[in-house]
Amino acid sequence: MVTGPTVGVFALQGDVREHLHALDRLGTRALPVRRPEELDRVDGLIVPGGESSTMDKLARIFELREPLRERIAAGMPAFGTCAGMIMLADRLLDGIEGQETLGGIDITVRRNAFGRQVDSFETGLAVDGLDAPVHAVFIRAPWVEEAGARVEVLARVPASAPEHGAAGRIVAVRQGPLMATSFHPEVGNDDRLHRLFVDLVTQS
Ligand SMILES: NC(=O)CC[C@H](N)C(=O)O
Repeated sequence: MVTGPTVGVFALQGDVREHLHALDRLGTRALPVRRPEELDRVDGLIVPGGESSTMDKLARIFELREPLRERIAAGMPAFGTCAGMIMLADRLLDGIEGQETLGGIDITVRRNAFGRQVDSFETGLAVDGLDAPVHAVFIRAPWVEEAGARVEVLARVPASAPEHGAAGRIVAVRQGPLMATSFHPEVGNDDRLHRLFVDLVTQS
């Protein structure tokens, strides 16, 4: 029997299915969100990896952008991964012309920050609150260039990562009921970050 909160996944673009599967493995009721009526039915929302500029455009076209901004501002828990991190950031560097975020987390993110030579890589990553490192998959990922005082830094790129110049960059954050990672915890079978988020939703 499924009990507890309903967690939505922003489903206009991105790797929606992977997040739905992770929620399913945790026994959490999940709902793809494409319309404002669906947003009304969820207690928390995951914004997946994908392409943030497309998400921004589609959210406007489907009239989901303002309802999303309002729910986040009203304290709905949200978890953004990669493009989703960009969507939840208050400030964006290297967006396409006219691109806007939903905001919520007091961070400045740089889109496609890791450069073009090696635009994807994987590394072991220690994350605050988790007992053992996660296997973090980065795909044309953003990093957090600046974080405000209210933001808890959960992870930074280790010096051993294959990306030159990225060591020390912030790649996972939390601010109250909002979480974001530069990488894709929905890829693979390690559901610990999803568990953290579902716990946040349950507590809020
Ligand atoms: N894997 C991803 O989500 C990539 C994010 C993408 N580069 C963007 O700008 O939204």
